[in-house]
Amino acid sequence: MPITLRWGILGAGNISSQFVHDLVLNNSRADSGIIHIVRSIGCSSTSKGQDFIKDCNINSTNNEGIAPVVQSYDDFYQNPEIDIVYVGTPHTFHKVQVTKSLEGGKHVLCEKPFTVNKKDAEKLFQLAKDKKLFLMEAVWTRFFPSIKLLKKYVYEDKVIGDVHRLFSDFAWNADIPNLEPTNRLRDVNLGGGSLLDIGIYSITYSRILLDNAVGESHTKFEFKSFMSLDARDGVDYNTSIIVQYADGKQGILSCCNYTTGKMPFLRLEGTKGVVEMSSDNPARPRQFKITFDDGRDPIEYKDESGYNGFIYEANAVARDIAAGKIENDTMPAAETLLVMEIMDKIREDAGLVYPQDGQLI
Ligand SMILES: NC(=O)C1=CN([C@@H]2O[C@H](COP(=O)(O)OP(=O)(O)OC[C@H]3O[C@@H](n4cnc5c(N)ncnc54)[C@H](OP(=O)(O)O)[C@@H]3O)[C@@H](O)[C@H]2O)C=CC1
Ligand SMILES: O=C1OC[C@@H](O)[C@H](O)[C@H]1O
Repeated sequence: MPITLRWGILGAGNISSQFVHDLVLNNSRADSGIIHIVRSIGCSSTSKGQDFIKDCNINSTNNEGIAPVVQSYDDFYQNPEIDIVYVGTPHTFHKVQVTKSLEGGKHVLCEKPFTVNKKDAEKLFQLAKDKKLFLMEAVWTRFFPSIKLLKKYVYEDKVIGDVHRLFSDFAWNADIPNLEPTNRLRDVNLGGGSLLDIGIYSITYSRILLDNAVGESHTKFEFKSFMSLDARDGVDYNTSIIVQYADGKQGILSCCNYTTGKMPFLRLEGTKGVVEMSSDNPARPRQFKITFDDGRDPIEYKDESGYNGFIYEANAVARDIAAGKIENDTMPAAETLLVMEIMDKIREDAGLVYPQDGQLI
Protein backbone atom coordinates (compact mmCIF):
# COMPACT_ATOMS: atom_id res chain seq x y z
CA MET A 1 0.00 0.00 0.00
CA PRO A 2 1.44 3.41 -0.90
CA ILE A 3 1.67 6.09 1.77
CA THR A 4 -0.70 8.97 1.00
CA LEU A 5 -0.28 12.42 2.53
CA ARG A 6 -2.71 15.31 2.01
CA TRP A 7 -1.00 18.72 1.94
CA GLY A 8 -2.23 22.23 2.59
CA ILE A 9 0.10 24.83 1.11
CA LEU A 10 0.19 28.10 3.03
CA GLY A 11 1.25 31.04 0.83
CA ALA A 12 1.13 30.89 -2.96
CA GLY A 13 4.56 32.40 -3.56
CA ASN A 14 8.04 31.58 -4.76
CA ILE A 15 9.09 28.66 -2.59
CA SER A 16 5.65 27.06 -2.37
CA SER A 17 5.60 26.72 -6.16
CA GLN A 18 9.04 25.07 -6.19
CA PHE A 19 7.95 22.69 -3.44
CA VAL A 20 4.67 21.76 -5.16
CA HIS A 21 6.55 21.18 -8.44
CA ASP A 22 8.26 18.22 -6.79
CA LEU A 23 5.07 16.80 -5.27
CA VAL A 24 3.28 16.66 -8.61
CA LEU A 25 6.35 15.35 -10.44
CA ASN A 26 6.57 12.56 -7.84
CA ASN A 27 2.93 11.63 -8.45
CA SER A 28 3.30 11.59 -12.21
CA ARG A 29 6.26 9.22 -11.88
CA ALA A 30 4.55 7.09 -9.21
CA ASP A 31 7.76 5.25 -8.38
CA SER A 32 8.39 6.29 -4.78
CA GLY A 33 5.60 4.39 -3.01
CA ILE A 34 4.38 7.74 -1.69
CA ILE A 35 1.53 9.88 -3.02
CA HIS A 36 1.42 13.58 -2.13
CA ILE A 37 -2.00 15.13 -2.65
CA VAL A 38 -2.32 18.92 -2.67
CA ARG A 39 -5.75 19.51 -1.06
CA SER A 40 -5.77 23.23 -0.36
CA ILE A 41 -3.92 26.46 -1.06
CA GLY A 42 -4.18 28.95 1.80
CA CYS A 43 -3.86 32.28 0.10
CA SER A 44 -4.52 36.00 0.58
CA SER A 45 -6.50 36.10 -2.69
CA THR A 46 -8.65 33.55 -4.51
CA SER A 47 -7.47 34.55 -7.97
CA LYS A 48 -3.82 34.37 -6.89
CA GLY A 49 -4.44 30.89 -5.47
CA GLN A 50 -6.14 29.77 -8.69
CA ASP A 51 -3.22 31.09 -10.74
CA PHE A 52 -0.87 29.16 -8.46
CA ILE A 53 -2.75 25.90 -9.14
CA LYS A 54 -2.61 26.58 -12.88
CA ASP A 55 1.05 27.63 -12.90
CA CYS A 56 2.07 24.61 -10.82
CA ASN A 57 0.11 22.41 -13.22
CA ILE A 58 -1.73 20.59 -10.43
CA ASN A 59 -4.23 18.46 -12.35
CA SER A 60 -6.23 15.27 -12.02
CA THR A 61 -3.49 13.04 -13.40
CA ASN A 62 -0.83 14.19 -10.95
CA ASN A 63 -3.02 14.83 -7.89
CA GLU A 64 -5.03 11.59 -7.54
CA GLY A 65 -7.97 13.09 -9.44
CA ILE A 66 -8.44 15.76 -6.80
CA ALA A 67 -8.79 19.48 -7.55
CA PRO A 68 -7.26 21.56 -4.74
CA VAL A 69 -9.36 24.31 -3.20
CA VAL A 70 -8.22 27.86 -2.55
CA GLN A 71 -9.06 29.05 0.95
CA SER A 72 -8.63 32.09 3.15
CA TYR A 73 -6.02 31.48 5.84
CA ASP A 74 -8.72 31.15 8.54
CA ASP A 75 -10.73 28.55 6.59
CA PHE A 76 -7.52 26.73 5.67
CA TYR A 77 -6.60 26.07 9.32
CA GLN A 78 -10.02 24.43 9.85
CA ASN A 79 -9.97 22.22 6.71
CA PRO A 80 -10.30 18.57 7.87
CA GLU A 81 -8.96 17.27 4.52
CA ILE A 82 -5.46 18.60 5.28
CA ASP A 83 -3.05 16.22 7.07
CA ILE A 84 -0.03 18.50 6.92
CA VAL A 85 0.59 22.18 6.34
CA TYR A 86 3.61 23.40 4.36
CA VAL A 87 4.37 26.94 5.56
CA GLY A 88 5.89 28.87 2.63
CA THR A 89 5.68 32.48 3.83
CA PRO A 90 8.39 34.91 5.05
CA HIS A 91 10.14 34.16 8.34
CA THR A 92 8.22 36.44 10.67
CA PHE A 93 4.86 34.83 9.83
CA HIS A 94 6.00 31.33 10.71
CA LYS A 95 5.35 31.56 14.45
CA VAL A 96 1.67 32.49 14.19
CA GLN A 97 0.98 30.27 11.17
CA VAL A 98 2.60 27.19 12.66
CA THR A 99 0.70 27.81 15.91
CA LYS A 100 -2.64 28.07 14.10
CA SER A 101 -1.91 25.00 11.99
CA LEU A 102 -1.07 22.91 15.06
CA GLU A 103 -4.12 24.25 16.87
CA GLY A 104 -6.15 23.16 13.82
CA GLY A 105 -4.86 19.61 14.42
CA LYS A 106 -2.44 19.51 11.48
CA HIS A 107 1.14 18.31 11.18
CA VAL A 108 3.52 21.01 9.94
CA LEU A 109 6.57 21.34 7.70
CA CYS A 110 7.75 24.96 8.06
CA GLU A 111 10.25 26.72 5.79
CA LYS A 112 13.62 27.88 7.10
CA PRO A 113 14.42 29.83 9.18
CA PHE A 114 11.87 28.14 11.40
CA THR A 115 11.35 31.33 13.46
CA VAL A 116 13.42 34.48 13.93
CA ASN A 117 14.79 33.37 17.30
CA LYS A 118 15.25 30.31 19.51
CA LYS A 119 12.69 31.30 22.12
CA ASP A 120 9.88 31.26 19.52
CA ALA A 121 11.10 27.95 18.09
CA GLU A 122 10.99 26.33 21.54
CA LYS A 123 7.37 27.37 21.99
CA LEU A 124 6.35 25.80 18.69
CA PHE A 125 8.07 22.48 19.39
CA GLN A 126 6.48 22.37 22.83
CA LEU A 127 3.04 22.94 21.30
CA ALA A 128 3.60 20.18 18.74
CA LYS A 129 4.66 17.83 21.51
CA ASP A 130 1.57 18.70 23.58
CA LYS A 131 -0.66 18.09 20.56
CA LYS A 132 1.27 14.96 19.49
CA LEU A 133 1.69 16.39 15.99
CA PHE A 134 4.67 16.20 13.62
CA LEU A 135 6.70 19.39 13.26
CA MET A 136 9.90 20.00 11.30
CA GLU A 137 11.91 22.90 9.89
CA ALA A 138 12.17 22.41 6.13
CA VAL A 139 15.96 22.23 5.91
CA TRP A 140 15.74 20.43 2.57
CA THR A 141 19.54 20.49 2.08
CA ARG A 142 20.00 17.75 4.69
CA PHE A 143 17.76 15.30 2.79
CA PHE A 144 19.51 15.18 -0.59
CA PRO A 145 20.94 11.77 -1.57
CA SER A 146 24.23 13.60 -2.23
CA ILE A 147 24.51 14.46 1.46
CA LYS A 148 23.86 10.92 2.65
CA LEU A 149 26.46 9.61 0.20
CA LEU A 150 29.00 12.28 1.08
CA LYS A 151 28.65 11.59 4.80
CA LYS A 152 29.31 7.92 4.11
CA TYR A 153 32.48 8.75 2.15
CA VAL A 154 33.72 11.20 4.81
CA TYR A 155 32.66 9.54 8.08
CA GLU A 156 32.40 5.80 7.33
CA ASP A 157 34.93 5.25 4.53
CA LYS A 158 37.07 8.23 5.68
CA VAL A 159 38.21 8.74 2.09
CA ILE A 160 39.66 12.21 2.74
CA GLY A 161 41.38 11.12 5.96
CA ASP A 162 41.11 13.38 9.00
CA VAL A 163 38.94 16.43 8.37
CA HIS A 164 40.61 19.75 9.27
CA ARG A 165 38.93 22.62 7.42
CA LEU A 166 35.60 23.54 5.86
CA PHE A 167 34.94 26.62 3.71
CA SER A 168 31.25 27.14 3.07
CA ASP A 169 29.85 30.22 1.37
CA PHE A 170 26.43 31.35 0.16
CA ALA A 171 26.74 34.59 -1.78
CA TRP A 172 24.40 35.97 -4.43
CA ASN A 173 23.92 39.52 -5.60
CA ALA A 174 20.28 40.20 -4.75
CA ASP A 175 20.47 43.76 -6.17
CA ILE A 176 19.49 45.03 -2.74
CA PRO A 177 19.40 48.80 -3.57
CA ASN A 178 16.81 48.16 -6.29
CA LEU A 179 14.50 46.00 -4.19
CA GLU A 180 11.52 47.64 -2.49
CA PRO A 181 12.36 48.50 1.15
CA THR A 182 9.42 46.24 2.09
CA ASN A 183 10.97 43.23 0.32
CA ARG A 184 11.47 40.32 2.74
CA LEU A 185 15.23 40.42 2.16
CA ARG A 186 15.45 44.09 3.20
CA ASP A 187 12.72 44.70 5.74
CA VAL A 188 13.76 44.34 9.39
CA ASN A 189 10.07 43.71 10.21
CA LEU A 190 10.19 40.61 7.97
CA GLY A 191 13.42 39.24 9.45
CA GLY A 192 15.47 40.70 6.55
CA GLY A 193 19.21 40.28 5.95
CA SER A 194 21.42 37.44 4.84
CA LEU A 195 22.11 35.35 7.95
CA LEU A 196 18.60 33.99 8.47
CA ASP A 197 17.94 33.66 4.74
CA ILE A 198 21.15 32.17 3.33
CA GLY A 199 23.76 32.15 6.11
CA ILE A 200 21.64 29.41 7.65
CA TYR A 201 22.84 27.11 4.83
CA SER A 202 26.53 27.85 5.48
CA ILE A 203 25.90 26.94 9.12
CA THR A 204 23.95 23.86 8.04
CA TYR A 205 26.87 22.58 5.94
CA SER A 206 29.15 23.05 8.91
CA ARG A 207 26.72 21.09 11.06
CA ILE A 208 26.50 18.34 8.44
CA LEU A 209 30.16 18.03 7.49
CA LEU A 210 32.10 18.92 10.64
CA ASP A 211 29.98 16.75 12.91
CA ASN A 212 28.53 13.32 12.15
CA ALA A 213 26.01 13.73 14.97
CA VAL A 214 22.84 15.82 14.93
CA GLY A 215 20.63 17.59 17.46
CA GLU A 216 20.94 16.60 21.10
CA SER A 217 24.01 14.42 20.56
CA HIS A 218 25.94 17.08 18.60
CA THR A 219 29.65 17.58 19.24
CA LYS A 220 30.38 20.80 21.17
CA PHE A 221 32.10 23.67 19.32
CA GLU A 222 32.92 27.35 19.75
CA PHE A 223 32.37 30.13 17.25
CA LYS A 224 33.13 33.80 16.59
CA SER A 225 31.44 36.01 14.05
CA PHE A 226 31.31 39.35 12.25
CA MET A 227 28.14 40.85 10.85
CA SER A 228 28.07 44.12 8.84
CA LEU A 229 24.79 45.96 9.17
CA ASP A 230 23.58 47.86 6.11
CA ALA A 231 23.31 51.61 6.87
CA ARG A 232 19.96 51.98 5.08
CA ASP A 233 18.11 48.84 6.16
CA GLY A 234 19.81 48.02 9.46
CA VAL A 235 20.03 44.32 8.56
CA ASP A 236 23.07 42.21 7.53
CA TYR A 237 24.02 41.49 3.93
CA ASN A 238 27.52 40.30 4.80
CA THR A 239 28.24 37.90 7.67
CA SER A 240 31.19 35.61 8.47
CA ILE A 241 31.55 32.97 11.15
CA ILE A 242 34.46 30.80 12.29
CA VAL A 243 33.67 27.61 14.19
CA GLN A 244 36.24 25.54 16.05
CA TYR A 245 35.98 22.05 17.57
CA ALA A 246 38.02 20.70 20.50
CA ASP A 247 40.09 18.55 18.10
CA GLY A 248 41.16 21.72 16.26
CA LYS A 249 39.11 21.42 13.10
CA GLN A 250 37.63 24.68 11.86
CA GLY A 251 34.86 25.91 9.62
CA ILE A 252 34.97 29.26 7.82
CA LEU A 253 31.38 30.13 6.97
CA SER A 254 30.03 33.14 5.13
CA CYS A 255 27.04 34.67 3.39
CA CYS A 256 26.53 37.81 1.33
CA ASN A 257 23.71 39.44 -0.62
CA TYR A 258 25.84 42.13 -2.31
CA THR A 259 28.10 39.91 -4.44
CA THR A 260 27.95 36.80 -6.59
CA GLY A 261 29.98 34.05 -4.99
CA LYS A 262 32.32 31.75 -6.87
CA MET A 263 32.01 28.02 -7.40
CA PRO A 264 32.74 25.68 -5.76
CA PHE A 265 30.77 27.21 -2.90
CA LEU A 266 32.05 24.58 -0.47
CA ARG A 267 35.43 22.94 0.19
CA LEU A 268 36.06 20.31 2.84
CA GLU A 269 39.72 19.54 3.38
CA GLY A 270 41.14 16.38 4.92
CA THR A 271 44.61 14.87 5.24
CA LYS A 272 44.11 12.69 2.15
CA GLY A 273 41.84 14.68 -0.12
CA VAL A 274 39.32 17.44 -0.70
CA VAL A 275 35.55 17.57 -1.28
CA GLU A 276 34.17 20.36 -3.47
CA MET A 277 30.54 21.20 -4.08
CA SER A 278 29.16 23.37 -6.87
CA SER A 279 25.55 24.35 -7.56
CA ASP A 280 23.34 26.98 -9.18
CA ASN A 281 21.98 27.34 -5.62
CA PRO A 282 24.17 26.38 -2.65
CA ALA A 283 21.04 25.29 -0.76
CA ARG A 284 20.68 22.52 -3.33
CA PRO A 285 23.59 20.05 -3.09
CA ARG A 286 23.16 18.16 -6.34
CA GLN A 287 26.81 17.68 -7.19
CA PHE A 288 30.16 16.99 -5.54
CA LYS A 289 33.69 15.98 -6.47
CA ILE A 290 36.31 14.36 -4.24
CA THR A 291 39.93 14.64 -5.33
CA PHE A 292 42.82 12.79 -3.70
CA ASP A 293 46.32 13.91 -2.77
CA ASP A 294 47.81 10.63 -4.10
CA GLY A 295 46.50 11.27 -7.62
CA ARG A 296 43.86 8.53 -7.55
CA ASP A 297 40.84 9.01 -9.84
CA PRO A 298 38.39 11.48 -8.33
CA ILE A 299 34.93 10.45 -7.11
CA GLU A 300 32.19 12.48 -8.80
CA TYR A 301 28.47 12.57 -8.07
CA LYS A 302 25.59 14.33 -9.84
CA ASP A 303 21.86 14.20 -9.04
CA GLU A 304 19.99 14.16 -12.36
CA SER A 305 16.60 13.20 -10.99
CA GLY A 306 14.81 16.25 -12.46
CA TYR A 307 13.41 17.19 -9.05
CA ASN A 308 14.05 20.63 -7.56
CA GLY A 309 15.08 18.63 -4.49
CA PHE A 310 12.16 19.24 -2.14
CA ILE A 311 10.84 15.75 -2.74
CA TYR A 312 13.52 14.24 -0.54
CA GLU A 313 12.34 16.05 2.60
CA ALA A 314 8.67 15.61 1.61
CA ASN A 315 9.09 11.84 1.33
CA ALA A 316 10.95 11.67 4.64
CA VAL A 317 8.11 13.58 6.31
CA ALA A 318 5.50 11.28 4.75
CA ARG A 319 7.31 8.20 6.07
CA ASP A 320 7.62 9.70 9.56
CA ILE A 321 3.94 10.60 9.75
CA ALA A 322 2.92 7.16 8.48
CA ALA A 323 5.09 5.69 11.24
CA GLY A 324 3.44 7.89 13.90
CA LYS A 325 6.57 9.97 14.60
CA ILE A 326 6.40 13.63 15.66
CA GLU A 327 9.95 14.54 14.72
CA ASN A 328 12.45 13.59 12.08
CA ASP A 329 15.82 12.00 12.82
CA THR A 330 17.68 13.89 10.09
CA MET A 331 16.33 17.30 11.14
CA PRO A 332 15.15 16.96 14.76
CA ALA A 333 13.86 19.83 16.89
CA ALA A 334 17.14 20.01 18.80
CA GLU A 335 19.05 20.72 15.59
CA THR A 336 16.73 23.61 14.72
CA LEU A 337 17.19 24.97 18.25
CA LEU A 338 20.97 24.65 18.04
CA VAL A 339 21.15 26.58 14.76
CA MET A 340 18.69 29.20 16.05
CA GLU A 341 20.88 29.64 19.14
CA ILE A 342 23.95 30.21 16.95
CA MET A 343 22.09 32.80 14.87
CA ASP A 344 20.69 34.51 17.98
CA LYS A 345 24.24 34.90 19.37
CA ILE A 346 25.64 36.23 16.07
CA ARG A 347 22.85 38.83 15.95
CA GLU A 348 23.24 39.71 19.60
CA ASP A 349 26.99 40.33 19.19
CA ALA A 350 26.33 42.61 16.20
CA GLY A 351 23.30 44.36 17.67
CA LEU A 352 20.82 43.14 15.06
CA VAL A 353 17.46 43.05 16.82
CA TYR A 354 14.21 42.13 15.08
CA PRO A 355 10.98 43.68 16.39
CA GLN A 356 9.73 40.13 17.09
CA ASP A 357 12.60 39.48 19.52
CA GLY A 358 10.88 41.58 22.16
CA GLN A 359 7.45 40.01 21.82
CA LEU A 360 6.33 38.04 24.81
CA ILE A 361 3.87 35.73 23.03
N1 LIG B 1 14.09 26.16 1.01
C1 LIG B 1 14.50 27.09 0.17
O1 LIG B 1 15.35 26.89 -0.68
C2 LIG B 1 13.88 28.42 0.21
C3 LIG B 1 13.19 28.81 1.33
N2 LIG B 1 12.63 30.03 1.38
C4 LIG B 1 11.93 30.40 2.61
O2 LIG B 1 10.54 30.40 2.33
C5 LIG B 1 9.90 31.49 2.94
C6 LIG B 1 9.12 32.26 1.89
O3 LIG B 1 10.00 32.79 0.92
P1 LIG B 1 9.47 33.16 -0.55
O4 LIG B 1 8.62 32.08 -1.08
O5 LIG B 1 10.65 33.59 -1.32
O6 LIG B 1 8.57 34.42 -0.21
P2 LIG B 1 7.51 35.20 -1.09
O7 LIG B 1 7.92 36.63 -1.08
O8 LIG B 1 7.33 34.55 -2.42
O9 LIG B 1 6.19 35.08 -0.22
C7 LIG B 1 5.50 33.85 -0.07
C8 LIG B 1 4.08 34.14 0.36
O10 LIG B 1 4.06 34.72 1.64
C9 LIG B 1 3.03 35.70 1.75
N3 LIG B 1 3.64 36.99 1.99
C10 LIG B 1 4.76 37.51 1.44
N4 LIG B 1 5.01 38.74 1.89
C11 LIG B 1 4.03 39.02 2.76
C12 LIG B 1 3.73 40.15 3.55
N5 LIG B 1 4.52 41.24 3.57
N6 LIG B 1 2.62 40.11 4.34
C13 LIG B 1 1.83 39.02 4.36
N7 LIG B 1 2.07 37.90 3.62
C14 LIG B 1 3.15 37.91 2.83
C15 LIG B 1 2.29 35.68 0.41
O11 LIG B 1 1.24 34.76 0.57
P3 LIG B 1 -0.11 34.76 -0.32
O12 LIG B 1 0.23 33.95 -1.50
O13 LIG B 1 -1.12 34.20 0.57
O14 LIG B 1 -0.37 36.20 -0.67
C16 LIG B 1 3.35 35.14 -0.53
O15 LIG B 1 2.85 34.52 -1.68
C17 LIG B 1 10.99 32.29 3.66
O16 LIG B 1 10.95 32.01 5.03
C18 LIG B 1 12.30 31.81 3.04
O17 LIG B 1 13.36 31.79 3.94
C19 LIG B 1 12.65 30.89 0.30
C20 LIG B 1 13.31 30.56 -0.83
C21 LIG B 1 14.04 29.31 -0.96
O1 LIG C 1 16.40 29.50 1.08
C1 LIG C 1 16.84 30.21 0.20
O2 LIG C 1 17.65 29.69 -0.73
C2 LIG C 1 17.82 30.32 -1.97
C3 LIG C 1 17.83 31.80 -1.85
O3 LIG C 1 17.87 32.36 -3.12
C4 LIG C 1 16.65 32.30 -1.08
O4 LIG C 1 16.68 33.70 -0.91
C5 LIG C 1 16.60 31.64 0.25
O5 LIG C 1 15.41 31.98 0.92
